[in-house]
Amino acid sequence: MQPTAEVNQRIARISAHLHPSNLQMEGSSGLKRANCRAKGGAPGFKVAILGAAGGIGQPLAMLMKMNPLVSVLHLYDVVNAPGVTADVSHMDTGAVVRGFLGQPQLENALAGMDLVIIPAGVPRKPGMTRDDLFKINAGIVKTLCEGIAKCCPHAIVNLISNPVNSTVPIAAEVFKKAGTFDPKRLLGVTTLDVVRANTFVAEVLGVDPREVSVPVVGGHAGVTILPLLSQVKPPCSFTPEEINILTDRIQNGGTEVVEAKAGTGSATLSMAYAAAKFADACLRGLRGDAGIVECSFVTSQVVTELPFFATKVRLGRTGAEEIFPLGPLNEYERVGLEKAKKELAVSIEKGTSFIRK
Ligand SMILES: NC(=O)C1=CN([C@@H]2O[C@H](COP(=O)(O)OP(=O)(O)OC[C@H]3O[C@@H](n4cnc5c(N)ncnc54)[C@H](O)[C@@H]3O)[C@@H](O)[C@H]2O)C=CC1
Ligand SMILES: O=C([O-])CC(=O)C(=O)O
Repeated sequence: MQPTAEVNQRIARISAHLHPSNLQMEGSSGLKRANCRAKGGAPGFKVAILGAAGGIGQPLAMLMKMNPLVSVLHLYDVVNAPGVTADVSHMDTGAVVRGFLGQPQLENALAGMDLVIIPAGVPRKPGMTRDDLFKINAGIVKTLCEGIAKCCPHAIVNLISNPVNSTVPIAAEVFKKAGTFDPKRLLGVTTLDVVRANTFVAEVLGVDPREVSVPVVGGHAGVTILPLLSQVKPPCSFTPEEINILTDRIQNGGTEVVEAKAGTGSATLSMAYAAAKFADACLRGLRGDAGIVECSFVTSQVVTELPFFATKVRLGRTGAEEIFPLGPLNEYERVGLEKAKKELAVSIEKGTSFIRK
């Protein structure tokens, strides 16, 4: 039997996928987007991950490919983007996956995106603070945010790269310089602190962590991570010893992982989970769902006199549409807040002046 023209076309399409150079990579000569039946036309949001081949980026790419709210997923990195793109693109979920490798492809990776998630940058090794990452990560975040300002100035930005207490101010200054700054759309990701707090508190209470909600405010480093254990839901109480142990473990959860990984990196899997959870909340907000509240490090002088602070925010169609006050604090938390503000002020200033000077 003679194959029909349509069958020949199908064979050609499948064969095109079989050659490694024909991945859906930007600039690849083989399978062009036009040849592909899936064009990303399904309803949903366009999401880019910058740093997609890294320890966080890879599992995060997988989790975002599984998110039904995502119709197009762009995976950008300066290394290994083709491999991660090939791998993730084989998952039989709705999102169309495209890969982008290296700085010349950054603009195409960003064009038209609704949400940009940034886990690009170096992680800690034992003995380092998050601030020790500033030297390298500040420049990376600056370059990526310049791209965002140019190519998708209205995108929501989820910034993961450390030190978050300084990289978010860096991003804000880049956007201000470009005239695109919208404080509602710039969100530092502190969800892992909340995820850890929920887990550790649930362990102490002997309940399912999914039933626990702990607000964590301030910032994302050491004493700037301030769990509000007096506001845990469902309401509960702790002994002073439990409060000390829980606060210390939540503030040093990152270091616990860095030390356990013994030089091979910092939290990646729990972070990808946390980032995917936060990104999903942002997408549901963009869709117009009501009552979406998450903690995030945002531009805000509502809560304290500092220009940035992590607190509960309501996510909506335009990003962080409402910033909630801290609520009543006990004496232990008031002392913690003063310590947090002191360190935060220095980290924020460091980020801001990196761009201004
Ligand atoms: N906000 C938070 O709660 C957390 C933040 N982090 C931070 O996330 C960052 C990434 O951590 P990992 O994924 O473990 O590191 P990693 O080293 O495994 O991956 C980082 C990726 O970024 C890429 N990259 C480097 N420069 C780039 C550039 N200019 N453009 C695009 N991609 C670039 C690298 O090629 C690499 O694939 C670190 O700064 C880490 O401290 C980590 C855990 C939690
Ligand atoms: O501790 C680190 O370097 C990574 C991080 O931010 C975290 O795990 O919370």
